[in-house]
Amino acid sequence: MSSTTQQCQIGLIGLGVMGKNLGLNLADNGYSVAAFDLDNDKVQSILSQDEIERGSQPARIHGCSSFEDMLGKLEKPYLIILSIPAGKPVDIVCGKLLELGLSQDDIVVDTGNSLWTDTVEREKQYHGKFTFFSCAVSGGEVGARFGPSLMPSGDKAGWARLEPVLEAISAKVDAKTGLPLVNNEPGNPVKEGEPCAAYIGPTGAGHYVKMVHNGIEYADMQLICEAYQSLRSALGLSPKEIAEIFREWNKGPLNSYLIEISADVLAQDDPVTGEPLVDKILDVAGQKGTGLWTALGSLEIGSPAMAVTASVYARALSGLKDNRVKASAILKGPATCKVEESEKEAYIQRVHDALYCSKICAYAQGFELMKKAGEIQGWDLDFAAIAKIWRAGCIIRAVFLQSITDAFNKDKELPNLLMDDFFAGQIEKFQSNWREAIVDGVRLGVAMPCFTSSLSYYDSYRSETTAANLLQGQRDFFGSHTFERVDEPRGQFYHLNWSGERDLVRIK
Ligand SMILES: NC(=O)C1=CN([C@@H]2O[C@H](COP(=O)(O)OP(=O)(O)OC[C@H]3O[C@@H](n4cnc5c(N)ncnc54)[C@H](OP(=O)(O)O)[C@@H]3O)[C@@H](O)[C@H]2O)C=CC1
Ligand SMILES: O=C(CO)[C@H](O)[C@H](O)COP(=O)(O)O
Repeated sequence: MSSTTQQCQIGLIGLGVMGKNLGLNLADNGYSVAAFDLDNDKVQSILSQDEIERGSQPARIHGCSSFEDMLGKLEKPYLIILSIPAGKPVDIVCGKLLELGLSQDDIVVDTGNSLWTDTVEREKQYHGKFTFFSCAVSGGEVGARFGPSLMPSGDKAGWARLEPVLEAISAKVDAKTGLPLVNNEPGNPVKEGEPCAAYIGPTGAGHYVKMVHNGIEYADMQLICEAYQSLRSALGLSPKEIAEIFREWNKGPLNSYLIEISADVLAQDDPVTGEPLVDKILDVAGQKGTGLWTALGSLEIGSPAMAVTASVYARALSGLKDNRVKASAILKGPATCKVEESEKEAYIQRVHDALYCSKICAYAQGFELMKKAGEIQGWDLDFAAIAKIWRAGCIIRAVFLQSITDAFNKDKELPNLLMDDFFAGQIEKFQSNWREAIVDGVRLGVAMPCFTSSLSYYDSYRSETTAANLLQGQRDFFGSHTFERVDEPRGQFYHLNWSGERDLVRIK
């Protein structure tokens, strides 16, 4: 911006891990940015980075000392992107901007991991004052810098204005192969290919989809951890040996960013002791809320996302470190906890197949959850488009997402990924190893909450009849809760007079 003539096109508030990188990404794509953070060191940090990266070009990012200063540096109508912690900070910043005179034509885009219901409320609250738009982002630091996956939703006119910006900064995939087009070189963003940014739907839809993305991310990470644990405990393999196995797996259907980084983490030595870093990292998992929200949301609407729930519980159990340490000295497992060397290759293959089948179930649950939520909320979610924008840029990016895209392209109304020919065939092919891997884990005393819950989900989902008939009988017995009959139309309820004549009464 030459200080007298040109104003910046985009205001950016919050210059932490994501904001700083989004700012540099915007700059690489030709947008001038007015950047503000409460912490002036972060403003200086993005300015210094811009100086290093832009070479002899004029400044692309302009530091701001206050909200007022930022608005003064922006062209009207304002386009302001928030990259700040979810919750109160978003309300505080929106309130402040409103005080400073935002008007109906201005857009504020929340790119944080906000709770989707908060987004819906905010849109209502600011309606008629300014456009509150949301654009959920996935991809972590590197994604934000060189191309994240973006899940925008909200006002259509807002989308029309934002579309070129969001498509420009998003990750890209090769239209023919569905593979990511990557160039992590500052100043040289990928321009060709299909953008990983698609309008998701009305307000709240984008944050809902991002929430489920993170729920799937939790499940995928937990499944990889269970594979690691199983290989480590039963075969006594070192982290580096497991890293090599994961690198091999990354050449096949499990190819994904999460497998790739898991191999890198396992191969890393601790700079302090020289021992494997993973053995020096405390086994207590953190969480910021999106996995829990997905689990709670799935329970609320009755869409079983057991892999997500199991992953959230696994993180909670990891937090019981002190108790686990005490229990480990008291509670005994099976006498045998290792497999024979001669079994090694077969065991590794079984764990691979278990990971693959469980992963299919976790994604099937996530997509089914979005389908049900979409129906309840009246969002017309396009699942092929959602799978498409997850093929690159985001944390769960994987070759596998192309098969999901294909499945929903074939059948827009597919009730569950398990019902797609390709995925049904894959599970049929690998299920015997999946079952064996779980039997191994149970026999050897290796905890596999996500593997086992995924298999139970599969076995329940494929059952024409479950034991819920007995359950309904139990409910009717103790609480006169009534039941429907298999030989009568749905919606007709009956009660058996359990404590009397045991006669059947039809309930009106
Ligand atoms: N990290 C990740 O991998 C991903 C994060 N997200 C989401 O993106 C958002 C940003 O995350 P991330 O960059 O990791 O978080 P950081 O904590 O690294 O950065 C947030 C920044 O916002 C600043 N900030 C907070 N409140 C205000 C305010 N009122 N006005 C101006 N600046 C403010 C913070 O300043 P200070 O530190 O001084 O408080 C901090 O510099 C979050 O909602 C997060 O959930 C989404 C996808 C991936
Ligand atoms: O959104 C993200 C990735 O997609 C963030 O990295 C998020 O913080 C991950 O969740 P958690 O911190 O709970 O593991």
